[in-house]
Amino acid sequence: MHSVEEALELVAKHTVPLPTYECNAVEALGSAMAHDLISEYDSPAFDKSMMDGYAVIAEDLEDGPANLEVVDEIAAGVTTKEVIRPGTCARIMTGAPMPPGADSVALVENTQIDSENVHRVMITETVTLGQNVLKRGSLLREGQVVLSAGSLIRPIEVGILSDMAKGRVTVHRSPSISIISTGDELVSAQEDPAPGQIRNSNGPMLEAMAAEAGAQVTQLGIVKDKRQDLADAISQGLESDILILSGGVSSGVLDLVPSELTAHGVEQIFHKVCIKPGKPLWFGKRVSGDKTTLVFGLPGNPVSSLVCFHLFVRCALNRLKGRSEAPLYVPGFLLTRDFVNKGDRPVYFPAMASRKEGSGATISPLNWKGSADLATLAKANALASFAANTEYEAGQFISAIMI
Ligand SMILES: Nc1nc2c(c(=O)[nH]1)N[C@H]1C(S)=C(S)[C@@H](COP(=O)(O)OP(=O)(O)OC[C@H]3O[C@@H](n4cnc5c(N)ncnc54)[C@H](O)[C@@H]3O)O[C@H]1N2
Ligand code: MOO
Repeated sequence: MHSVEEALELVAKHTVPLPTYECNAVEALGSAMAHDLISEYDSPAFDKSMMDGYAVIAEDLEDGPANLEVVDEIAAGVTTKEVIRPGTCARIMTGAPMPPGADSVALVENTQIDSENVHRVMITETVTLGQNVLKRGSLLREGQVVLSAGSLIRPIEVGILSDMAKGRVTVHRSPSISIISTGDELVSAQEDPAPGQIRNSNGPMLEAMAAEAGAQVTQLGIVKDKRQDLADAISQGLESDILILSGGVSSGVLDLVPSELTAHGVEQIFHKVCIKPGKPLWFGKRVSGDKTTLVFGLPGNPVSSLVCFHLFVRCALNRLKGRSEAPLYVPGFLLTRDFVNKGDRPVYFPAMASRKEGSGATISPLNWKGSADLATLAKANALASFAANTEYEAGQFISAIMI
């Protein structure tokens, strides 16, 4: 049985980034940069006033307030050739290019127009050299890497791409995911279950997780534990980049999923991972012509499905999107109570992480009742990571995965 780290490595090894295309930056939200973005110019491209006021020569104000001649008025978006010489200044607006000769900006609040001559102004503050001026290239230099390949496109990056790349960007196509929920006991969320039946919570939950991760989702619904029904659904699901099935992957007689996948040409990469919850996880790959489909058979228990999605499906999604690896574990949570993991599998235990003023991040394992207990997860924002056969004491530091 593979460790979590080995299984993650195998998922990564078998996942190749999807083809790229160019689109508008806003459309690319949630995708990853396919290439570095190199600055084509200095930013700002000119020495720029950061305040409304007067562009001055700082030396003119060295000895305190001075009365200067106003020789120009410069608004944002225009340039001027009027040179500022000793004893003169220019009225300037925030964002406007500095006129030649001037080196600093005095705030308009600290000035007074001469009542007898509107072309003169009294500057009542002393100004230090360069005050309120953003120098050309002080934010970015031409040729500098602004955004690296693999980085996530958030609204911040959309702003930068609009400034530096005409709002266009090349990204990897977003992955498509099909979802099948297997099990004779399942009825849809809208139906009333008969005795022994349960509502399909995994299907919609996995659909929501996939959508949240930016995938194009096809919901293939509930499939009974019958070979033909499963075969039909699998054929359809294999058209996507990722096919997720939930249920039917452990060792029961009706656990048809692994054999039916193999019959469809899906090569098994691994079956079973040393993890709790999620041990029966199945992972494989089908290559047909130039189309590759990654297939995850997630364990039917809802929390097992959720944990496996967070760890393994997310890893595949990130790689398909060309995203550079985001660290999975967040270290440094102070455990608030003793915890014993008597089992022989590392456990990812639902927990509440918090940060109180004055203290660091703490983590409290919840009163979780096992793989079928999804309700307790509603109170969780993290999966606390505990090694197999290990006793932990309150006050120890542990890692967690944020969910
Ligand atoms: N002899 C063994 N039995 C089991 C093993 C094992 O190693 N040997 N592993 C156990 C573990 S761990 C898990 S997890 C489960 C997972 O089994 P399956 O993936 O085969 O899932 P099912 O048996 O189909 O279902 C398990 C459980 O989850 C409920 N379920 C299934 N689908 C859904 C859904 N779409 N929505 C909500 N709930 C669902 C199902 O009714 C069962 O209660 O196997 C153990 N057994
Ligand atoms: O791995 Mo199962 O998910 O322990 O319940």
